[in-house]
Amino acid sequence: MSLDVSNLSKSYGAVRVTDDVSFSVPTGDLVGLIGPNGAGKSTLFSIITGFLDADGGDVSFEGQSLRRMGPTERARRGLVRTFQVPREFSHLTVRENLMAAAPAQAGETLIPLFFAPGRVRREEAALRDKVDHLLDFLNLARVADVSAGNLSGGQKKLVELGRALMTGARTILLDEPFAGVNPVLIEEISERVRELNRQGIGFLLIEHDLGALSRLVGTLHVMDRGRLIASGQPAAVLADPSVREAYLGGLS
Ligand SMILES: Nc1ncnc2c1ncn2[C@@H]1O[C@H](COP(=O)(O)OP(=O)(O)OP(=O)(O)O)[C@@H](O)[C@H]1O
Repeated sequence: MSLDVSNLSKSYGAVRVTDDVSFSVPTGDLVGLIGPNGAGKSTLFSIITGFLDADGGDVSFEGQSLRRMGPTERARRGLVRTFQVPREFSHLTVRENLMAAAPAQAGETLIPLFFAPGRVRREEAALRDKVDHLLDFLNLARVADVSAGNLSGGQKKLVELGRALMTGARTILLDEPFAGVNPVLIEEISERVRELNRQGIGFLLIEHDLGALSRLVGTLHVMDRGRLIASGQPAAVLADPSVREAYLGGLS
């Protein structure tokens, strides 16, 4: 089983930001997506998770095409993304942010509230347990009742990861989870990702910190100007002259 990206293309005007991109992320793998600024990585994430329509190509997840499905439907199937700039609800507390990310509960409609109050109470208790467990796991228990808007950049990234986990996702796309995060917290986020991966959750990560990413993933895909230019084990990919040229080209 896998996430399969097939021949995805997307243009803005005359500029092809995603140019016939194909690759697979086997379910339960840790995979990185790198490339210079503007290569098209975040655009690809948006297409994969249904925030943006491609001009051509297809995305399938665990054997099923996701064509015409929006982000909510894709999340329901177990595929979610986080954003480069975290999109937490800043006025809600950390705990409330996690609660709000849970799939719809029976108590959110009136009928079960009147006719199955026991079930509603049980669901709410299970949800609270899940949130408490995640707050501990992500080391956010100390700030559970702080407004998410007041957190540090690194803590916001952890809330984003927590919100993705609350959906029950099996494959999570992380957009620059280490950007603006101090080295100690980078190690902590990496360790949480490894632990989740041991539990069977797969990750595709966009990241500019190539050292931290290479220590985490088994496979790297490289994009440059919308195209996939290299794939393989991190050490081999980073030594590839075309990859080095893509990064240096951006500086010249
Ligand atoms: N809505 C849009 N309209 C026009 N051009 C866009 C739009 N969104 C993105 N682009 C362009 O598409 C290209 C790819 O952008 P994208 O954000 O996907 O790159 P990226 O690889 O994630 O870059 P970075 O590493 O800097 O975040 C860029 O040239 C960007 O300017």
